[in-house]
Amino acid sequence: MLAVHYGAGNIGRGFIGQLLHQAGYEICFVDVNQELVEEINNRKEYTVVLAAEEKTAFTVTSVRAVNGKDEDAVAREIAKADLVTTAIGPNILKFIAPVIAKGISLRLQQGGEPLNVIACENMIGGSSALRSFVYAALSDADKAQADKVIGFPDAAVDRIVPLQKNDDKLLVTVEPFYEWVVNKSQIVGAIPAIDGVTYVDDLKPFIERKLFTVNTGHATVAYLGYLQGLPSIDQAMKNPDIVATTQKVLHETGAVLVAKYGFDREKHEAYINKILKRFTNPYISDEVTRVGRSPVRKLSPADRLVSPATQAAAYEFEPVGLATVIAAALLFDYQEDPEAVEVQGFIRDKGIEKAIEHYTGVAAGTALFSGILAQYNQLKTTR
Ligand SMILES: NC(=O)C1=CN([C@@H]2O[C@H](COP(=O)(O)OP(=O)(O)OC[C@H]3O[C@@H](n4cnc5c(N)ncnc54)[C@H](O)[C@@H]3O)[C@@H](O)[C@H]2O)C=CC1
Ligand SMILES: O=P(O)(O)OC[C@H]1O[C@](O)(CO)[C@@H](O)[C@@H]1O
Repeated sequence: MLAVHYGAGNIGRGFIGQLLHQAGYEICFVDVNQELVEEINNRKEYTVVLAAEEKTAFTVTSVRAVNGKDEDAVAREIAKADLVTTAIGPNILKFIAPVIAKGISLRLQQGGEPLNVIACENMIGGSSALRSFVYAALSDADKAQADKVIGFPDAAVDRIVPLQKNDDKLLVTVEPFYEWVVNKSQIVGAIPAIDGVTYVDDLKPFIERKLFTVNTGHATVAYLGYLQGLPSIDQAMKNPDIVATTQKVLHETGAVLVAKYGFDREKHEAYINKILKRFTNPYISDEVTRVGRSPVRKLSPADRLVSPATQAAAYEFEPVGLATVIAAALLFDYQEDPEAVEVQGFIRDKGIEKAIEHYTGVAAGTALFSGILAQYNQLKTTR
């Protein structure tokens, strides 16, 4: 069995690659980092180490790689693959879609065996978004055929894999915990047998629970930690005020999730506590600037901060904690993050009120807007 995986980075090698290998797949990574591509092709295997006291190591074998710029080579791999996955970042999906479309066209010409394409990104509806980009590049005839044989099942993926510099360029250290949930109803053909993947009929509760707990909580620690000048998530988790605000935020998102999906309150509380514990893992040093990266994306209406905050209004409570994190994200002025630079430039030129409307979509005059503005002005004075 052949899996083509887009993005041979930390999560690609350290999570998706490991599980696909254990399920018996040969993996062809697609990446634009030529050094990485060559290293994978030279060694054909790499090591995954668990960030825990025992430092358990796994060897992932039968791997090779192609450069994403070699579109014909990628298309040929996709044409014969049994599964395609991605972990490259939500903003990159539109750029890889034309090549995936090329691979699908070739596959259809060669008989059109069923294929599933799973975007393993931190976003709601990642595979569906990828599908719409791919379809924009397919002919009408190919679209009609693809409807029958190409599936784009949405997924939720959870494993913390920080930025890292190892002497061994392929080695990747990952937290022991992982969760990979895939929407079964969107799969075409046989369900891929991958140990560690949970198939569900309705992904929405799982992706919202994950995004609005792990990622909302992580972003909270990152943005508040950044404002305090703390370098990493584990350092920030030593600050009682940051922990208290993160707990408050996760109780707000938890109230939305419990009311919306009927999750058991006590089990959800245990889920929150488990996640907070993951953030304190002493064997992982995760930079606040990585976790807070891309604030334009993270402040957008459907993402981890604004979506639960606007949903809270439907349940008639004021999300003061979430307003604080949104404000902190608007103060994230890390110069090496192009999106942070953009937000700060916008605030400088047009003012914070316009920025709140522009980036979060929260309308002026609403309680949430006033809450964000008040928190912004308050946090700004503490800087
Ligand atoms: N790091 C994590 O803990 C988690 C990450 N994810 C998802 O995975 C994504 C990637 O995260 P990481 O692996 O940490 O990032 P990374 O930066 O380590 O890996 C991304 C890889 O994609 C490659 N890439 C970029 N543009 C490309 C293109 N056009 N074609 C082919 N390859 C391309 C890069 O060269 C890099 O090797 C995230 O944006 C997120 O959506 C999901 C869950 C956990
Ligand atoms: O990858 P993103 O969406 O920029 O956000 C970083 C988040 O992703 C993760 O890497 C994994 O879920 C978390 O560590 C963090 O919350």
